[in-house]
Amino acid sequence: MSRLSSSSCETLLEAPPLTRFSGLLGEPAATGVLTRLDRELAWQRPTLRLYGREHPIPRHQVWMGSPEARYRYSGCDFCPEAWHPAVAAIRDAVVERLAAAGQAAHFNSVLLNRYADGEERMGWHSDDEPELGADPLIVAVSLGAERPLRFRWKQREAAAFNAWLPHDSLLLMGPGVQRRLQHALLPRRIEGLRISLTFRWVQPPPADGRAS
Ligand SMILES: O=C(O)CCC(=O)C(=O)O
Ligand SMILES: [Fe+2]
Repeated sequence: MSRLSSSSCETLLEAPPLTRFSGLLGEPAATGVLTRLDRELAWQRPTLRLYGREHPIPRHQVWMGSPEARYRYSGCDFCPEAWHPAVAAIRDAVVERLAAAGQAAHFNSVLLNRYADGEERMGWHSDDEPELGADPLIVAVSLGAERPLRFRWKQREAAAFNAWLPHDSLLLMGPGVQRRLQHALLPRRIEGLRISLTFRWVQPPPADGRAS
């Protein structure tokens, strides 16, 4: 896979580790895959029940992964779709890029989020579901419009901050990030489509079928 000379790696936090890498796929691959994912995936807008009312989520999403990677998210049970070849290629590029930086990683699932414009968003949360295990390593790949992922400390030990995520970048959220911080993609007056892919390792349910 070709690498642009613009590829780089920046430490946003030392502890817990938060690192941004740019130039993951290079061009024209990154723009091509953005268009392909937009066109080819079965984007869904599930409804969440909050305080007795139904609300469609303010974005579209697809949950994808290996069949054993069943996952509960915001109270819904997701059966993942099979790996799309373009998504599997991004996953492999992420693993390769992290390995080159000395970070071993493996992923059996990904949540893809599609934000049509700056109005579409994701609220404050941590990716700390029990299926992800203690202190997971999660990687967010960004394609399309550059938007900030906002972080805040749960114990308010330091100021909230933005991690700007340019097209074709990835953000490594290492062990402790989900335990100590929350993140959100807040609405901003920023034009254009953005697709993010958050790669995770979901612990397969116990073999005797006693899934929670
Ligand atoms: O769109 C993003 O960059 C964030 C997505 C996210 O936080 C998630 O999928 O859990
Ligand atoms: Fe998240």
